[in-house]
Amino acid sequence: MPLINRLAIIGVGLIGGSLARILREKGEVGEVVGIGRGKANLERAVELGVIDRYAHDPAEGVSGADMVFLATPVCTIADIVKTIAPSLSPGCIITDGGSVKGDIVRACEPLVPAGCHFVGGHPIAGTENSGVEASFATLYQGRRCIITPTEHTDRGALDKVVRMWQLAGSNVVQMDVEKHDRVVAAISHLPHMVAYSLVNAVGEYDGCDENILKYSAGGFRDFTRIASSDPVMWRDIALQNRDSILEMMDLFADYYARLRALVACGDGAAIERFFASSKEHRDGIVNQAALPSVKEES
Ligand SMILES: NC(=O)c1ccc[n+]([C@@H]2O[C@H](COP(=O)([O-])OP(=O)(O)OC[C@H]3O[C@@H](n4cnc5c(N)ncnc54)[C@H](O)[C@@H]3O)[C@@H](O)[C@H]2O)c1
Ligand SMILES: O=C(O)C(=O)C[C@]1(C(=O)O)C=C[C@@H](O)C=C1
Repeated sequence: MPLINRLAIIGVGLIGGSLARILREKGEVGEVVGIGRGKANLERAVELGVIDRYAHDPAEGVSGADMVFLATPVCTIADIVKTIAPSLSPGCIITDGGSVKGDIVRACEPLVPAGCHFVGGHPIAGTENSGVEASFATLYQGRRCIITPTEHTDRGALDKVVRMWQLAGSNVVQMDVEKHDRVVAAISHLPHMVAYSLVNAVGEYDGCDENILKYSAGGFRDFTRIASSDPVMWRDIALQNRDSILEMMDLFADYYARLRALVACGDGAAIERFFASSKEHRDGIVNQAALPSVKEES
């Protein structure tokens, strides 16, 4: 018997489409209903075999679903939960893949009717590409997924959401929403803020009488891949995780100013120490041991 009988996915893009693909491939879902606004993307999702059918009306689409997965930009999620709440079937679990958790979990938990359950989640996996065409079944393989239960979370619903992500290949970690938002501000949101700024700074630099981006090689391309990510998704993340992002941008500005001062005064030994310490941290992530399959953190 599959884990999920009818899965409704609201927002059939990279994240929603990839989850549907892997659960279907594993035979862990009976039927997948896609819900979204754009007809072309949803028709393409049917053609690709990612969903069985689709609806434009979220209330109609979630009818009869035992699991609803929200994978739209973070600022839309609470409003969608408010819209679908009256149409949820008894026992339905609503979960999401949004990149920020505090606002979403605080807003959505009270919106869900008695007998239904909300569980916040965030797969730490993605690419700079969007839409169902960009989705693929192995996206979550070996990657972390953070689940953010609260004191109100139903244990059975939590177990089912954890199981769903394990079946998708993820290493599931549990964390409170505040810690989640600070962790991702550091390891995901700050790098995006830096990459977007770097590309604008270099792309708009006019000191060489030509657009110098055409000379970009491995270093610039590797560093800035994520600046090709969807501006709407990242606008919403910047708005919703404002405080934690500002804290990390300020921390980064301190380190950047420190390096600038070392370069300005030509202190070679100190510059080398700065780079050596960074190399040590970075080599540590690249060489890190295989992730444990299930880990609980609070
Ligand atoms: N892209 C990543 O790397 C990544 C990783 C982890 C989590 N996330 C989170 O997952 C969510 C989805 O991101 P994605 O990369 O799959 O985006 P995407 O653009 O590939 O897919 C989102 C889909 O939602 C649809 N949509 C937007 N607003 C809608 C609304 N109000 N109602 C119904 N459908 C709507 C879009 O048309 C699109 O089809 C976001 O919350 C994002 O923060 C993204
Ligand atoms: O690899 C990428 O392109 C990503 O941006 C994925 C990434 C990340 O920063 O690592 C981006 C946003 C998410 O919420 C989770 C993962």
